[in-house]
Amino acid sequence: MNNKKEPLLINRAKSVRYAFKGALLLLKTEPSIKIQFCIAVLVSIAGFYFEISTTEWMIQILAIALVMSIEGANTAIEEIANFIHPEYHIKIGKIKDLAAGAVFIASVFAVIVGLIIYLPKIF
Ligand SMILES: Nc1ncnc2c1ncn2[C@@H]1O[C@H](COP(=O)(O)OP(=O)(O)OP(=O)(O)O)[C@@H](O)[C@H]1O
Repeated sequence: MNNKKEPLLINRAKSVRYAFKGALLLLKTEPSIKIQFCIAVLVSIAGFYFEISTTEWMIQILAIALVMSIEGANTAIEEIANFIHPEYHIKIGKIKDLAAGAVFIASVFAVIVGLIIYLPKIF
């Protein structure tokens, strides 16, 4: 909870700690994030192997961050949906589909980025 009496720096440091805890929780408990993390490691190994440029590294890191952060938001939306309405409801289905759609869009474009970087280096 936001404590207004706390000094700003302490308050911000606590927020970073909670956010770090959330990121660790995602990595420890979410199968999708675990898979994405493994893909990120493999693609990073490929980056070193093919000696991709600084610009390619930046775009690759951005693509990885985009997919994993949207997956985190998707997980949070699923948690809220399950908490507020654990039973079947057409609206909950739509909310979850929309959140999953956001991950799908980011993933498709991340794959395109990967193809643009690596296809010319492989063939
Ligand atoms: N309570 C519900 N009411 C209606 N439809 C639901 C409900 N729960 C899930 N669904 C449908 O099932 C799909 C999968 O939902 P679920 O909560 O299992 O997510 P998931 O895809 O398994 O999660 P993850 O992305 O973490 O693998 C949703 O996109 C939605 O279409």
